[in-house]
Amino acid sequence: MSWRDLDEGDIRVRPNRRGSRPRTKERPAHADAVIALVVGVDRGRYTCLVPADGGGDGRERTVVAMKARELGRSRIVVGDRVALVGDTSGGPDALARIVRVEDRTSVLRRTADDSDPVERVIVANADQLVIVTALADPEPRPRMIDRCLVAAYDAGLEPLLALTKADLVDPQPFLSTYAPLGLDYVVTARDDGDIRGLDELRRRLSGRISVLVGHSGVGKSTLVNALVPGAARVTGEVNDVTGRGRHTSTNAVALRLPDSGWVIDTPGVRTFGLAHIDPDRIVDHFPDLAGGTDECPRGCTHDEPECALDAWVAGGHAGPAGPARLESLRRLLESRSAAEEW
Ligand SMILES: Nc1nc2c(ncn2[C@@H]2O[C@H](COP(=O)(O)OP(=O)(O)OP(=O)(O)O)[C@@H](O)[C@H]2O)c(=O)[nH]1
Ligand SMILES: [Zn+2]
Repeated sequence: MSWRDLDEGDIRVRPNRRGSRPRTKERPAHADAVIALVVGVDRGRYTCLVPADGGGDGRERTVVAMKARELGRSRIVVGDRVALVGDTSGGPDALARIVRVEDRTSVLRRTADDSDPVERVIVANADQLVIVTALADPEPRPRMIDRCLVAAYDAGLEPLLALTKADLVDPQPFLSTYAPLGLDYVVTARDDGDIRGLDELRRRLSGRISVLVGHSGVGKSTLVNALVPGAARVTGEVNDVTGRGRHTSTNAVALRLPDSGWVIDTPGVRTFGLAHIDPDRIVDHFPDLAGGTDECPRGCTHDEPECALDAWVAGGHAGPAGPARLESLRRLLESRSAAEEW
């Protein structure tokens, strides 16, 4: 695996219509900078990976860096591609400086909360959001899944449902409630110490940058440990046995998959920032319905009596699946205001 896996050209990302920040024409003068991927952030120290072909001596290396003062308060997050200067050798005491953050292809935000009233970017440049949900023990939380879907649609990430613990219950009833959305999904199950479905999941993650989200107990750490040997994510089971405290880091971390691609684990993310989302951006993900909004009143929330979508669906314009699709759309729109957390 090389830098090519991180190259924008390789990343299958749906363009974010709202776009990232404007591209600057002139680049600052750091011609000697090496380009790196931010894989971890901890109290102002950024762990960066300089790929073998990313500049320097041709060796892949991990470099710790801090933000150059000229970058001011701009936030740098896991998944960002950054330009490094200074000591980029990656030696034990080496500290490089980040002098530039490359344009982002996507941003995922977590919501504001009491301790921090600002919605913040938590991951940059991912192209897939893997929503890990147990089919049982704990029960699926449809509201939270809906919120994750909205966040993914808004950020330009493709959603993938990873449904765990299919050894405990038949996945079909759950899947049928999501059928109108036509989502991609993978089902996994414990099977004699192995995890069934893991190869299928590996295929879905291959070559991509995937953010994994899920609430406590769904089996996310179990999956990450199986996917990334040596990741040593603390699982519920280990905790029970050792009595040791649960994994306390609340920071996102990027873990490299053995063949190609990355998974970004987000232990501290409890919910996503959806307050800023324009309903029309969600409707855009329902091409069969989007045409029906032409007759809507200005600023229609698509969840009000005057909404033209009811007539559109009743008139058969969205086909036989129309009513179920509209119901799913409205459920997603409604989930934006639900104050539910993992
Ligand atoms: N039956 C069954 N149990 C599973 C499966 N996957 C994980 N588990 C169990 O579910 C429990 C929670 O798994 P974890 O991997 O720790 O879950 P997590 O999502 O990382 O949760 P936190 O560690 O709390 O963040 C553990 O006891 C696992 O052994 C599965 O496919 N089937
Ligand atoms: Zn409407």
